[in-house]
Amino acid sequence: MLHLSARMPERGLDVRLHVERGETVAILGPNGAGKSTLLGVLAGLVRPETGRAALAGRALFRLGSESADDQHGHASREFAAPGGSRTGRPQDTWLPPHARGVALLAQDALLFPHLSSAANVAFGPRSAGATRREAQARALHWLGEVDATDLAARRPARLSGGQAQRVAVARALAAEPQLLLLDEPLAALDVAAAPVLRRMLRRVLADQTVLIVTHDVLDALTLADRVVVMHEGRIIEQGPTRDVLERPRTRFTADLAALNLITGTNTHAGVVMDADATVILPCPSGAPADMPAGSRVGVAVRPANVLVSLTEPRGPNLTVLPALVRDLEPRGDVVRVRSDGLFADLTPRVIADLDLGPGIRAYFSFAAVDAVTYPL
Ligand SMILES: Nc1ncnc2c1ncn2[C@@H]1O[C@H](COP(=O)(O)OP(=O)(O)OP(=O)(O)O)[C@@H](O)[C@H]1O
Repeated sequence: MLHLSARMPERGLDVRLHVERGETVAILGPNGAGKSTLLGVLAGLVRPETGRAALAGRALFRLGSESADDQHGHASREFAAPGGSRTGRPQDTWLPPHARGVALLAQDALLFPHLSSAANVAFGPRSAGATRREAQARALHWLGEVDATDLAARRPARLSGGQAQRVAVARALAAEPQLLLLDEPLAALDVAAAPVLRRMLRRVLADQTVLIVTHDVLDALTLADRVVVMHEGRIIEQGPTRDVLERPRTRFTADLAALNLITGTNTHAGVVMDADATVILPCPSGAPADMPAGSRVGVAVRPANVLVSLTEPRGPNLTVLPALVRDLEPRGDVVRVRSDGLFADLTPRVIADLDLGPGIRAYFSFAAVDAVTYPL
């Protein structure tokens, strides 16, 4: 459905991405990773130096004599230039934003202030040649889909943030884009409005092809079939949402999924930890076929399964890592205790009993049964 390869050295961007029809892909990554730039490239707002993109078999752009694909040695048939010519600039193609079949919805709804909600939503169909009556019917249909029928006559100034965002979603979908791009659509909303809008998005995005940039793991879990993690302009992790978030490969994804991640090398004796080769974690089932001795593995442990004590705990199949407590952060019913190594979620009662605070030397431990070990 969507094939993209793009390189933009001045922003450090170098990505290749493929999205299936009807798929929702969440793009995660730290600030400055290139997520918005990627959406801008697809929307036609940011021009990469080289690369190619095709949506439903139609070229969105073809720039430069070498695509990023070629450089990676993965020239794809979708991108093949007619006659295999690679002589470059004269053959560049760059469709303007309005001709791409791509709709971009930003964090701020950016509705036309002088138009009612219905007229905002009808704008796309009108521009595409629909009659006034058809456009009006389509606007009312999409306002209904986003539970905003009662807002049809209102102007944007009289809409709350959540209502405006709903109208903006209807406006984007009314244009019947082949690809919908959402750039942190829930980030500007207050905590009460976000869950309602998230449920609505889950419903209306089900049949659409969507890329959604988010910082919220909940958005990824509720909305996305697949997750792509970007770092410094490149895709460093991708896969089905649950796989990526339950078996993180990088510190960034582990933090996002609120999991402890220990990386190491599998041996017949257990997992030798990268950070401290004297620590060998018991491997629950020896060296299974997908994790032969010598292979790189990740070990994920939920913070709720990490114990903290002031004396060294002992036991078979227990991994014990001494560390200085760095900080304590209340999170609902628990307190997250961070160290330079593991972090743990403890109850306030346990914190008080241990008299834990920053700078205290403690033992962070977990049982082998609570660790998930997987190939990296
Ligand atoms: N308009 C711009 N002009 C020049 N450089 C830019 C522009 N916008 C972003 N950049 C640079 O491009 C790189 C990628 O930024 P981008 O905004 O795409 O990242 P992001 O992952 O969307 O970050 P955030 O999560 O903070 O929105 C950064 O180095 C950034 O400084």
